[in-house]
Formats: sequence, C-alpha cells, structure tokens
Amino acid sequence: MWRRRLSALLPRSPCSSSAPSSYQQKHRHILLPTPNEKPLAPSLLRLFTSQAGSDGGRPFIAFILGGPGSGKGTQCSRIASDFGFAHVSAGDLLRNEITSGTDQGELILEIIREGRIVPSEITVELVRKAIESTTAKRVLIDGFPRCEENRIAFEKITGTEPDLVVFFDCPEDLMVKRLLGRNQGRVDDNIETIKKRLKVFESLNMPVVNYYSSKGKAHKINATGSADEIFEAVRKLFSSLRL
Ligand SMILES: Nc1ncnc2c1ncn2[C@@H]1O[C@H](COP(=O)(O)OP(=O)(O)OP(=O)(O)O)[C@@H](O)[C@H]1O
Ligand SMILES: O=c1ccn([C@@H]2O[C@H](COP(=O)(O)O)[C@@H](O)[C@H]2O)c(=O)[nH]1
Ligand SMILES: [Mg+2]
Repeated sequence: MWRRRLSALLPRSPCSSSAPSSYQQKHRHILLPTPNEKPLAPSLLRLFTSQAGSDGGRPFIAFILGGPGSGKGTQCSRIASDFGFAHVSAGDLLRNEITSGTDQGELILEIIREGRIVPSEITVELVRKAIESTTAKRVLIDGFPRCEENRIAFEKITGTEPDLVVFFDCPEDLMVKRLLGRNQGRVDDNIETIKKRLKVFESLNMPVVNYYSSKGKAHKINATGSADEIFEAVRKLFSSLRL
C-alpha cells in the first residue's frame, strides 16, 4: 500500500497554477516508504496506525494556521512551553534545508523569496520526519498545510488527520506592520514578497482553513491584540482540551 508514487497521491489542482517545476519533473520517481523494502520504525507505525492520545498511539497533532505575521510562531512557542507540545515549524524546516545546503535548498530559497508554496513532496516529507522523530505526545505543526494539495498529501501519506486546527485571524494591515518590523533577516520580509504571500494566503491557505472549519475542527482566534492577550484566548482553548 505504501509503494505508491507521491505524484499519484497529489490532487489534480496543485498549490500553484503554474506547470510542474523542473524540480518536480526531475524528482517524479520519489517513492513513499514501503513495508516490503524496510520495516516502518515504531514511531512511524505509531503515527500511521494509532489514535491520538492512546497508549503507544500517535501524538496529538494540532495544525496552527494563519496569515503571514498573524503570530503563529510567537503563540506556538508559548503553547509549547506551557502545554508540553513539540513545535514543528514547516517554514523553519524549509529554511534549514537552505542553510544546510541540501539538493533542494536552492529551489526552496527561490520559492520562499517569491512567496510561493514549496512542492508537497518536499514539505510533507520534512513534516512527516519531524513528527516521526519526536517523542513528544503532542505536536504543533506551525504553518502547514499551506494549500489543499499539501493537506491531501499529508493525510494520505500519514493516514491521519489533525486532532485540532487553530486559525489566527488577523487583518492584513496589521500583519504587514508586524512583518516589516520583524527584523530577523528573512528573505521574504520585504513589501514585494509580503504582498505575494498575502495573495497566496487568501487564495490557497484559506481553503484549508475553510475545509477544517466545515469539519468542525478549526478554532478561530482573534489575533489582533498583544501577544499576551492572544495567548489568554489560546490558553483557554488548550486548557479545554483533554490531552
Ligand atoms: N500580538 C502581537 N503584537 C505585536 N507583535 C507581534 C504579535 N505577535 C507576534 N508579533 C511580532 O510580529 C512578528 C511576526 O510574528 P510571528 O513570527 O509569530 O508570525 P508568523 O505568523 O509566524 O509569521 P510567518 O508566517 O511569517 O512565519 C514578530 O516580530 C513577532 O514578534
Ligand atoms: O508548508 C509550508 C511552509 C512554508 N512554506 C514557504 O516558506 C515560507 C515561510 O513560511 P513561514 O511559515 O511563514 O515561516 C512561506 O511563505 C512559503 O514560501 C511553504 O511553501 N510550505
Ligand atoms: Mg512563523
């Protein structure tokens, strides 16, 4: 069952309207893990076969979504320290690929610079490996899935859905102000890229939020106050969970 081409798992409508990138064409051979070739690690079995929260089961998974600068990273750090979650930032995983100079680093840098979405076959693998390698019982996935294609690929490959989705709702002008003041040297924190990221957020990220809302999994949090005020709402939500 695992011996399926990743491209076969991806839906027809991709995360961008453009034709497959040269990277996608070059790496069409990428295969999913197969039990015939190599037994799944116990942690991977745990992720794919069990229910969150049960003994030996996969970790509780929360997707943390919101526009660029809505405060996902800031709130995730707090949730991680107060509620014992591992914090997996998809953006950080991708940036690590750039700084460690992997084969795919150059392509990722080009895409991030343009505010576009990295192909699912790259990001899903990085996120899957990060979840697999944590021993935490609760995991925050910050900034992923970025589009319906990401979501569908993640759910098919891991055979699991998130237990919770948090959506930080923030007006564009505030997100722009925060991003321009972030000052962390990110290649995408400039007004040209920010405008593109906002468009991508509306057209491709929001359908994911809407999908989980329709399934009753998404919790919207007003992300306009101070970080402390927002965390009060976050704390309420996480305190209400039976973790
Ligand atoms: N409630 C807040 N009020 C004011 N500034 C904030 C607030 N939350 C976060 N910030 C600041 O705004 C900037 C963006 O926040 P953060 O990095 O958490 O956003 P993000 O949603 O993770 O963005 P991205 O998607 O670009 O990674 C940071 O400089 C952060 O310190
Ligand atoms: O799942 C993902 C996550 C991120 N990206 C790309 O990275 C940048 C920055 O991500 P942040 O979460 O804001 O740190 C984002 O604009 C995308 O270009 C991605 O493609 N897929
Ligand atoms: Mg972030």
